[in-house]
Amino acid sequence: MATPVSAPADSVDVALVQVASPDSESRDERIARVEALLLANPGADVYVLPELWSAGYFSFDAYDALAESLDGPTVAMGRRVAAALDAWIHLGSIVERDPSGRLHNTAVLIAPSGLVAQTYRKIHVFGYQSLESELLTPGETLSVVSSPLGATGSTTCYDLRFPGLWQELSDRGAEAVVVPAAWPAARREHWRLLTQARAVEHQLWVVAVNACGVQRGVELGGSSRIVDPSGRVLAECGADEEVLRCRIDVGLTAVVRAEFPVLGDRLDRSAYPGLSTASGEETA
Ligand SMILES: NC(=O)CCC(=O)C(=O)O
Repeated sequence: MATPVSAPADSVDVALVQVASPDSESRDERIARVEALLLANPGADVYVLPELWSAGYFSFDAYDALAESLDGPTVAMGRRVAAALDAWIHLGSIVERDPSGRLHNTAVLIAPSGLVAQTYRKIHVFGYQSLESELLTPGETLSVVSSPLGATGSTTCYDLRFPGLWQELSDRGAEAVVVPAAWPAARREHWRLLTQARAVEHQLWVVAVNACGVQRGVELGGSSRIVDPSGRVLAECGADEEVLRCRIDVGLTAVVRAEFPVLGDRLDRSAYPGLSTASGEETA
């Protein structure tokens, strides 16, 4: 009889919940559909959803009407499901209306108790063929919290292009970064390149979940993925809706960093402005 192979103690079952936000579906219909989808896929430790999936990222004309507080219908669903599945739910992000009335693109991580463990307001709001930067107020703070993924940071979509933000998360001890996204198919290769680059640069897990399908004529890229701390892609979704499960060994971050200690060679930030220019002269 074969000896059963048990998963390592720090092995975590992650579910990439890649969903579409078709224009024909209302926000409330979508929340109900995604709730049923999550409940039909029990057993993972952590579930991750895309950016603004309930409102639909490209439904700019509906942001104001669909904006919600952290007590709103999307987060309420996430809290119910987290408790029902006894799992962590990274809810992707919502259009959040803050108490002063401003709107934000806010990522929300919910613990199995149903309590909100982390929020992150997207710092780099997107303005290329997008009204997000006109409609939403950028966030100003980062956070790293403890979750089954280890010390966990959250960034959202376009933030992938800004290594300084990732550097800050890495400096704060992040071992895994979750990236909900609504990244168009037109730039799918950038998505692939940047998710791997950020993992390699900071030797951490990247759990990146994109939207799929078509929204307001824009085709989303799917290809949600998990990249390990040495840049290997462990799992990647296709172009359509799917729940993809992948077991990851969160202890690998420490192993990779110990074996190839790049992060220890990083110079203090103050060292860089003083470096001489190519001509050997200091800039004014
Ligand atoms: N939702 C986004 O932030 C889209 C970002 C994107 O498409 C890109 O950086 O390219």
